[in-house]
Amino acid sequence: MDIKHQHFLVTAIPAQGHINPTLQLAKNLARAGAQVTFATTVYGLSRIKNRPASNGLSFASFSDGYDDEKSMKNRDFACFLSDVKCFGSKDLTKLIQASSNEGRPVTFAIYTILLPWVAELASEMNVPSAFLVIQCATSFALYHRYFNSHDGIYDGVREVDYSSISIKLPDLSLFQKEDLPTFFFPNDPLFPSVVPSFHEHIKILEQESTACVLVNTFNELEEASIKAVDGMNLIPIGPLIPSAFCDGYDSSDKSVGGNLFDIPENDYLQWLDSKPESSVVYASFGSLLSLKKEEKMEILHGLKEAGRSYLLVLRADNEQEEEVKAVVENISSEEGMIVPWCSQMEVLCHRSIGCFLTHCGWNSTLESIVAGVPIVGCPHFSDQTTNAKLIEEVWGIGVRAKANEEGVVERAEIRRCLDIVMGGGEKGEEIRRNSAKWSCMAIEAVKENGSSHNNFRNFLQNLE
Ligand SMILES: O=c1ccn([C@@H]2O[C@H](COP(=O)(O)OP(=O)(O)O[C@H]3O[C@H](CO)[C@@H](O)[C@H](O)[C@H]3O)[C@@H](O)[C@H]2O)c(=O)[nH]1
Repeated sequence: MDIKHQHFLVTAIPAQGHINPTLQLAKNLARAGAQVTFATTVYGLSRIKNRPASNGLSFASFSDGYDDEKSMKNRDFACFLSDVKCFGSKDLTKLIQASSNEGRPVTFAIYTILLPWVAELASEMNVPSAFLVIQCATSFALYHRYFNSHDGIYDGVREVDYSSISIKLPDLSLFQKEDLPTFFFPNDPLFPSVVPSFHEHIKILEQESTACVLVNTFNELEEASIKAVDGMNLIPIGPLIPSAFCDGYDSSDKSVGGNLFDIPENDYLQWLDSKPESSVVYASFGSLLSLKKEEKMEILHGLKEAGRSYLLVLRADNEQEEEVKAVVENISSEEGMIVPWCSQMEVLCHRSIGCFLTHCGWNSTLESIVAGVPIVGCPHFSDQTTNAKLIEEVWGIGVRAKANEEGVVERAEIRRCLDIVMGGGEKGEEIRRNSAKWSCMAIEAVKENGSSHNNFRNFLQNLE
């Protein structure tokens, strides 16, 4: 079918780390000439202030039962997932029917993690679908092994001894307990809600003869893990990042356009302009994590003691404690700058940035790889632990900070890691060389004839 007649329905839950890669894929599909409807929850869509205006791209929403600020907050996550399925499936069914009635039928559905029911709904309506993995291929390969119906760890019924779990993937060193996604373990508060949903994903994909799984990664970065998932067609099509920072197709495309947070007026980019090359630490911990007071204090003191300039994101949705406020108020503009949110890709690509102190969310990791910025990783939950291992051991683009028994990375450790990554020692030089190498490879992958570019083109050509 001619691409002009393809109509993609692309869906994500309203979390920044889900919206960003999914919406960027929607933009890339529209750029290729397809019609695309990007859909998230009613409340999620209402929060997006800077929607991109691409030809062929339109927006729609589905209810999650609340449709206001209570949408994600004040609701148990398991409840949210079940509500979004119950209300969302009715709305998406109506949307698909209405599109048919209007003469622009949905021809393909793309859904991300935590929305496995979209695949079932699409199949019932004879619409083919693909799962978009918005975490790394290694994480997906680990989930695939965890749920493996023959010799996996979890089947929802069997008793499991979680104390000694480790997973070996071909050509990669052993993933010990501390390297596996935290959701694998019942002590993670999201285990009861997230694990059944991920399990559902794998079961649905395994039922299909050649399940189509798009992954926000590139082949050169994760070849072994991509090959490790048998029985599924894993198609790496990333990095899914605004065009201006990778393929260069559209130099004005500097933002995904799906911000759930307000970007402040104060000009942090101008502040960065005043700093020498590779001298500033950018510190940010994604869109979900609520740092404890102790963690914030250690980060603030660690950054100060490291003696380097820093730009730190402390989100406005996390109320700052008096003790934290007192430290923040005393930071001189020479020393550092605190913002509630920023345009992260623009920051990472600024010539003054020399290191990213991050929680290792997959988007942040991939964005840092594209920008060639070395990483100090402070993983907290979900796939962040797996990403931190890959950053340090496999790609050699950073170090993983060690947390104390309370799970807090202390100031001395932050300083030690920043000194390694930004200092003049051999290890730092090697990390910076590797970061530059992986940045070139990431950009090559999405350019004309690069591996991800070709995969994306073939995926479109193979659609009926
Ligand atoms: O000031 C900021 C801070 C963040 N971002 C963006 O927000 C996104 C954050 O995504 P990510 O780094 O993946 O972190 P989370 O928001 O924490 O993402 C959740 O979802 C990801 C995808 O499933 C997982 O990899 C993470 O572990 C999980 O915490 C990135 O695109 C950033 O560029 C900004 O634009 N400005």
